Amino acid sequence: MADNPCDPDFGPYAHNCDLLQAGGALPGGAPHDQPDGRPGFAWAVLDALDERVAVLDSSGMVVAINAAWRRHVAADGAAGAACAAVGSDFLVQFLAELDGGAGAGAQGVHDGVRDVLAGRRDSYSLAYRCDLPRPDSWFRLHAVPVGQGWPGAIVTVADITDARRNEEALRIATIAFETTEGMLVTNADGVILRVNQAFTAITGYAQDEVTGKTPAVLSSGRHGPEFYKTMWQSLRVRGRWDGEIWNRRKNGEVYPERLTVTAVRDADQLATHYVASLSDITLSKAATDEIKNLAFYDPLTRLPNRRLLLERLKQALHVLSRSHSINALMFIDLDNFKTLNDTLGHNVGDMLLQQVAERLQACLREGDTVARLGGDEFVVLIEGLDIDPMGAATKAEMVAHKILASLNLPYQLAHHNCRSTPSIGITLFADQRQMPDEVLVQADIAMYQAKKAGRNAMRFFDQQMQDNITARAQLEEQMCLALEQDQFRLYYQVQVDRQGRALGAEALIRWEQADGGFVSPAQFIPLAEETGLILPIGDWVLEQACAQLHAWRRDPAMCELVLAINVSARQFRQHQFVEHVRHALQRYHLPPGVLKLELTESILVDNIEETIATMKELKALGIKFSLDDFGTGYSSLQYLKRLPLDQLKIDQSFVRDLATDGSDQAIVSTITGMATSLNLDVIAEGVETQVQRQRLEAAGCLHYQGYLFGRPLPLAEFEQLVRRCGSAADPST
Ligand SMILES: Nc1nc2c(ncn2[C@@H]2O[C@@H]3COP(=O)(O)O[C@H]4[C@@H](O)[C@H](n5cnc6c(=O)[nH]c(N)nc65)O[C@@H]4COP(=O)(O)O[C@H]3[C@H]2O)c(=O)[nH]1
Repeated sequence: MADNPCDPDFGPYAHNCDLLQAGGALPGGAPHDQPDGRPGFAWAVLDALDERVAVLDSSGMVVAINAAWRRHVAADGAAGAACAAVGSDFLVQFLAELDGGAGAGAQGVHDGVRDVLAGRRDSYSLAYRCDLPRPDSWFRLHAVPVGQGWPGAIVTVADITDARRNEEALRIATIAFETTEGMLVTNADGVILRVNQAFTAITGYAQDEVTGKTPAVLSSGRHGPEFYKTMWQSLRVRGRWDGEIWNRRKNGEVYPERLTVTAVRDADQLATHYVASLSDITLSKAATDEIKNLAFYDPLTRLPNRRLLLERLKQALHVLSRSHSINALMFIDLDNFKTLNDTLGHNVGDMLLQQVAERLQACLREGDTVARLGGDEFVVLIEGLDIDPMGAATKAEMVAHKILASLNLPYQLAHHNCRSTPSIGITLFADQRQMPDEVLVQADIAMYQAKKAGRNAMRFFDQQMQDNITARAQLEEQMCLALEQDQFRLYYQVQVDRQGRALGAEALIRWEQADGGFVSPAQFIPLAEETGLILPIGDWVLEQACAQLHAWRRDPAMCELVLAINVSARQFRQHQFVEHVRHALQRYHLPPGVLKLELTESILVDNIEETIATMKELKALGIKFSLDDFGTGYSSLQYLKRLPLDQLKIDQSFVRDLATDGSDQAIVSTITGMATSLNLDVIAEGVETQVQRQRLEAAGCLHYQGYLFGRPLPLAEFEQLVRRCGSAADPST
């Protein structure tokens, strides 16, 4: 037996590879090749390996290396070449390679291989890191004795970088798999291969209870085949599906789950596995549902609120582009709700609203929307009524009648038997370019028309209504600006006695717009009353009038004039009105009797006790009162007697036809007679002709106002007029 592994008879080599023996060749170069110079068969096998193989003699000298090692040498230069050079000291050179490549465990390798060579151990193995040939490469060195009495060792070095990386990835994946999310892995057929502990915690199924089954074990039965079809379709096309799903736990409980399924694909893009991650969203879903409820539903009636209604309306308008059919929106307001709420309490009011909600729902079909906007306002949205406008209107009217009838029935509210009536405004809409708010406003406008028509009624919206509303809105906006930009003026219309001498004036407001145009008070005062703007406007008039009276105090021709201003109902009823007047009088040091307030009958009859109290307070401040437009209203002696009035003002409508209409003459005589009996002064307005004046005088009316004596004039012109005609209080005239 040869003691040198270089010997051609290097039989023990076969200990490591039978093929060597079969080939009969020895590693290491020419002596071991076949006679024709080709390498031996066994050596050819070693050369085919990716692993590096070296044969060492007992002293650690390299006897032979395979092709992989030769390639390594060629690629890695000096250190590799040296360590593997046949006849070199393997350990010395290999350790140099390890050091050069920043490898680790050099001493261990040295000792380990030495032990194998010395027969002190059967094998030695070490995985080491090295930055050659690439950074962070990993190798496994394995040394075994040649054996069977032969000295020396076979050293193999395998590149395990990939294997190590895979191991690492697997380790990470294993940790990642055990997250708080439930995980489930299936094969391409959807058969469950693996689940994690979180899955078990969520579903109640342990790994062995679901392995081999499909996720259908979790099916809640709440989703139809369409749902799963869409899921699979998404997985096939996008490789992913995520969404919410209802599943069933092992204990039978159905729960909502957030699920993400991802397809794992091979190089040919074929799905090999599916990985699902799932989380139980019972709690968060309950919270979101609650938020959704609060955001979109009215808590009292559980009906959709304004937000959801507008959303549905938007949707309905969108659908119109395809359907061409006509929809209806109804605005429903309860006529006497406020009174009921105030008298019977909010609990009873709430009960009424709940019962109204139920009745409305009962009047409608399933696809219709009944919403509560707040307070006693409900809205009904009916889609797809008809394609014919007449047909749609008829159907909407029928529904509205049904609602009217139903809401008119008595309500049992706790132990109260109550009645309530609705006013319903209906708008039909078929134009998808309209905005939801616009449609709602139209129905609201129509509802107001229903209220105006006496309540417990329904009205359809029409364009004329809309135009009026738009114009009024613009006017309101301009009025605010007018206040800011000081566009209001006071004009003065003289009031005279039978000699034509000035007794005083009526201050009449004028609105001079930026472009120089005038807007009539008859146009803007009613709107100002409705919107409340009459309050700042009225304050302005009061202030101006007092300032003017103050200025006249210093002018002998004007100092005795009495100035009348118009006071609107809203202004008169405001709490601080008396205070406002008091302060104005004090601010301008006005004596009693110079400021007269013109009130209309409608102010007086409404809540007469309060009116009398307010008038009395004002009277105590030295204010005079004239009852404007007298004769057009209630004119009852009964209340006239109780009011602290100073003057009745005969409405110009009676004056106008005095010359021709006998009955008007009779009315004027009656009024003057009444005034005398009540000890009141009487003045006629709208006097335009001498004939009118004469008839008035004949009927006992001795004070006049009208174009015959002077139109409403700006201050300077008015003062000139007074100076011309003289003041009634001036003894020189
Ligand atoms: N055809 C005719 N008309 C005559 C004649 N003499 C006076 N007039 C007009 O008759 C209206 C009399 O005022 P009013 O009945 O208080 O009716 C007033 C009053 O109700 C209201 N108004 C005017 N100024 C104020 C104000 O400062 N405050 C409030 N609250 N209302 C005001 O606006 C109404 C209309 O005011 P104006 O347009 O200024 O109209 C005034 C006046 O210009 C005449 O001989 N023939």
